[in-house]
Amino acid sequence: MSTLTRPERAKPNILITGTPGTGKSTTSADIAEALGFAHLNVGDIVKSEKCYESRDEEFDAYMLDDDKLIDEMEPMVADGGCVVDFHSCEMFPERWFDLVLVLRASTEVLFDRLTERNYSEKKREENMTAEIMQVVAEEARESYAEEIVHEVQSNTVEDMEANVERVKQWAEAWKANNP
Ligand SMILES: Nc1ncnc2c1ncn2[C@@H]1O[C@H](COP(=O)(O)OP(=O)(O)O)[C@@H](O)[C@H]1O
Repeated sequence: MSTLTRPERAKPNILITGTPGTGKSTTSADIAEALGFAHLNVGDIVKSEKCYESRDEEFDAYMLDDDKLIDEMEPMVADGGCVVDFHSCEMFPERWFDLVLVLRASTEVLFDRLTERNYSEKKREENMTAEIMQVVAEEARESYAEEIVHEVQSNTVEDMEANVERVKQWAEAWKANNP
């Protein structure tokens, strides 16, 4: 049990995390629209605000400058009302989030989505292995209080609709408990 006291905010912040291709951007956009929240795509912020130290060409990935990223994002999340979407979650301050949703996808589904995305075979294999090994789910469980971390399937459109509905209901309950 965590003893963390989260700051009082008028609205909650929600983190949507998972392996690339599990549906974070699509699900986050739907949740943000349903709740009238801001969708913060962290990958976009990393690029636009240059929150990286270098770029790994081999893996087509950025080596993050965590401190710069946190400084950039702090004012954005301060008042709540944000759906933050990123494939990693351990670098964010724990106090930022009231709910952490970890999206999961089956190997077959992820293979098709990453192939569709024209990922190199190497990058596709790396991400599929990470999903099978539950890397992001583990990271979320190690970084946040267990009662706020929820792992959900994101294989089908029905899954996605159910996940959006679930977060909507959670946000209503949050509001009722934080008048
Ligand atoms: N639950 C789902 N059911 C069906 N298709 C999905 C689902 N989630 C995502 N997709 C599709 O899979 C692809 C990758 O989704 P995206 O949201 O970009 O993933 P991520 O942001 O995690 O990389 C997109 O084409 C999206 O439309």
